[in-house]
Amino acid sequence: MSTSTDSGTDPTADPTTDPVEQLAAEGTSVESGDEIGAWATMRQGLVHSPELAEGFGLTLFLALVGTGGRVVVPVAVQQTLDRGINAPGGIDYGFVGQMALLAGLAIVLTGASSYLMTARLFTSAERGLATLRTKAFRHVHDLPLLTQNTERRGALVSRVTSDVDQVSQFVVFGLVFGIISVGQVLLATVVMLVYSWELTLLVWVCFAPLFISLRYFQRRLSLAYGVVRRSVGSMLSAISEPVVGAVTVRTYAIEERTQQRIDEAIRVNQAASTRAQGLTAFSFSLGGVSAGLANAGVLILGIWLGLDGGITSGQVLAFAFLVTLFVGPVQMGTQVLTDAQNAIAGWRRVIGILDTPADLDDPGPSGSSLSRGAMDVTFEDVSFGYPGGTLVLREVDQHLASGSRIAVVGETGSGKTTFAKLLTRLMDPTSGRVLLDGVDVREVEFASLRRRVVLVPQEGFLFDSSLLDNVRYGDLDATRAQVVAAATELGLGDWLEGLPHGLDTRVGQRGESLSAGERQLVALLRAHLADPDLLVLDEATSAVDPALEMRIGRALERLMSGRTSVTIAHRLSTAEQADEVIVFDRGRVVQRGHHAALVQERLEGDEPSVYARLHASWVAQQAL
Ligand SMILES: Nc1ncnc2c1ncn2[C@@H]1O[C@H](COP(=O)(O)OP(=O)(O)OP(=O)(O)O)[C@@H](O)[C@H]1O
Repeated sequence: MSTSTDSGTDPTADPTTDPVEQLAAEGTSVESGDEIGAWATMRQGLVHSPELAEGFGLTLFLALVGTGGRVVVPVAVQQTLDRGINAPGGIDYGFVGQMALLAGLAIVLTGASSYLMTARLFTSAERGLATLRTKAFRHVHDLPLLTQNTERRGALVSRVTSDVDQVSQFVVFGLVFGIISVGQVLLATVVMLVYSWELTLLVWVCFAPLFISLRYFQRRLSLAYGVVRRSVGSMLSAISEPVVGAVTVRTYAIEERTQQRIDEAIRVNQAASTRAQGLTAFSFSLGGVSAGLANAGVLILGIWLGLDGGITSGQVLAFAFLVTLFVGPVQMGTQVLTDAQNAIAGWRRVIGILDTPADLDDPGPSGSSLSRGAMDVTFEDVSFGYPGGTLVLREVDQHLASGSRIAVVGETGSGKTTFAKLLTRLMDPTSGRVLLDGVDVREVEFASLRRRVVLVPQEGFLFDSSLLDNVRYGDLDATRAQVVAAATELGLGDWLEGLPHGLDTRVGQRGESLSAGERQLVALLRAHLADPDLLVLDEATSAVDPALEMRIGRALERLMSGRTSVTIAHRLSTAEQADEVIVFDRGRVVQRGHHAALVQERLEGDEPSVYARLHASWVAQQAL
C-alpha cells in the first residue's frame, strides 16, 4: 500500500504544516503507484495499453528518416560552399543544382515522414489511452466497496480523466519530440565528429553540466509532479463535493466555508505547480546558457581553426547548423523531461488503480448457481471489522428459514447495515461464513447471486433518465408491458398514471424531480421486476405523507410475499408484523423472536430488554 495521495484527508486541515508537503505524505486506500520506478511505470503502462507499442517499429523508422533528413541539409550546405561555390575552377553550377535538389528532397522527405510518424503516434496513443481509461474506469467498480467509501470521488475521477490526459499529452508530443531529439543529437554528433572533433568536444563540454544534472532534475521533477497530480485530485474532490452536496451547502449557508476549502485546494495546486515549474525553468535556463556558450564557442574556435586551414568555411557554416540541431532538442529536452515526469506521475496513479486488488472474487461460471424459490440463509459464526477498525459484528450465528419475514432492529451503529451488506455479499466476513441455501456465498457466481438476491437501500440511486429506464435496471430485458404489469401487481398503477408523462417521466439527476417517497416507489418497483428470492430492505425513515406511506406499505407487503425477506426496520410497526425480529446491540445479536415475546422479555434485575427499550422509545415518539 502506498504512503501518499488523494485520500479523504483535508489537505488544509493543519495550518501549521505546508499543505504541499502534507499532500506528498498523505495515506490512501487506493494504490498510488509511487513506489514504481519511471521505466517500470512505462513498461507496466505498455502492458496495460498494448496499442501504444503496436507498429512502433515503422514509427521509429519514420522518425529516423525524418531525423536523417534534417542532417542532410547542413551537409548539402557545406558541400555547396566547399565544392560548388568555392570549387577550384570557379562556381560549379551543376553541382550546386544537385545539392539544392538533394536538400529540397531531404526537406520534403523529412516533412512527409514527420507527418506520418506523428499521425501514427497520435492514433496509437489515443487508442492505447482509451483502453487504459476504460480499464481504469471498469476497475473502479471492482474496487473494495470500503475503499470506494473512503476514497474521495473527485480524486478517483481525476485519475481516470486528467491523469490519463497528462499521459496522452506526453505520449503524443513528448515521446515524438523525445525520439526525434535523441536521434537528432546522436546524428548531429556523428556528423560533427566527421568535420571536427575539437568543435564537437567543445559543444559536449558546454552541455556537460546540463547532462550531468539531468538525473538530479529528473528525480526532483518526478517528486514535484507527483505532488502536482495529487493536488489536482484533491482540487477536483474539493470542487465536486459541494456540487453534489449543493442543497446542504445552501441550506446551512456554508458557501463561505465551502469556498474557502476550494480556494485552499486551488492554492495548494498552484503552489505545487509553481514549485514544479520553478525546477523546469531552472533546468531550461541551464539549457539556454549551455546553448549560448556552445554557439559562441563554435564560431570563435571554428574561425580560429579556419585560420590555420584546419577547417573550411563550409564546414564552419555546417557546424553552426549542426549546433542548432543539437541545441534545440537538448534545450527542449528539459521540457520533455518535465512532461515525462508529469505524465509518469499520472501514469503511476492510473496504474495504481489497476493494481488495487478487487475485494470480491467472482467465481464466475465455475461457481455455484442458486436455484429458484424462497431462500434459506445461515450466518455461521460471522464476525466483521472494517479495515483499520475493531469488529463491528461479532460471532453472529443465525438461521433464517426460507419464506420468513425477518425484521432487524437495533440502535444506530449496532451493525444492521453491515449485516445486510454481508448477506448480499457487498462485503465478505472477516471470519465465519454466510450460506445461501446451504452454499457459501463466496462460491456463488455473481450473475446468479445478483439475480436471486436484491438489496433495496434506504435511498436508491436513480439515474438521470426516464422512470421506465430506471425501473428496468431491475431487469434489463423487461418490456414496457411487463413494467406496467409489475406496477399494477404492487398496486402502483394509478400512481404511475397520475405522473405527468407516466413511465416516460424524466426523474432528473439522482431522481431529484421525484419526491423522496416516489423515489422509494421506483426502488420497490425495480426490486419487484428483478423478482428475487431473497429481498433485503433498508427501510426508509424519511417522513412521507400518510397516503404515500400507506401505498408504500401495501407495495412492500406484496413485494415480500412468497420470498424470504430481511428488513432493517426503523419503524417498529414493521417489526410488529414480521415473523421474527433479530435485535442487534453493539455488533452482537442479543435477542430473537416474535415482537410480542421480545417486548415482554426482561433482563436480570427486571431491567427492560434492548428491544423493550427500543419499542418503548418508539411508542413515545409516535405519541408526540
Ligand atoms: N465504511 C465504514 N468504514 C468504517 N466503519 C464503518 C463503515 N460503515 C460503518 N462503520 C461502523 O460500523 C458500525 C456499524 O455500522 P452500521 O452501518 O452497520 O450500523 P447500523 O446499525 O446500520 O446503523 P444505522 O441504523 O445508523 O444505519 C458503526 O460503528 C459504524 O461507525
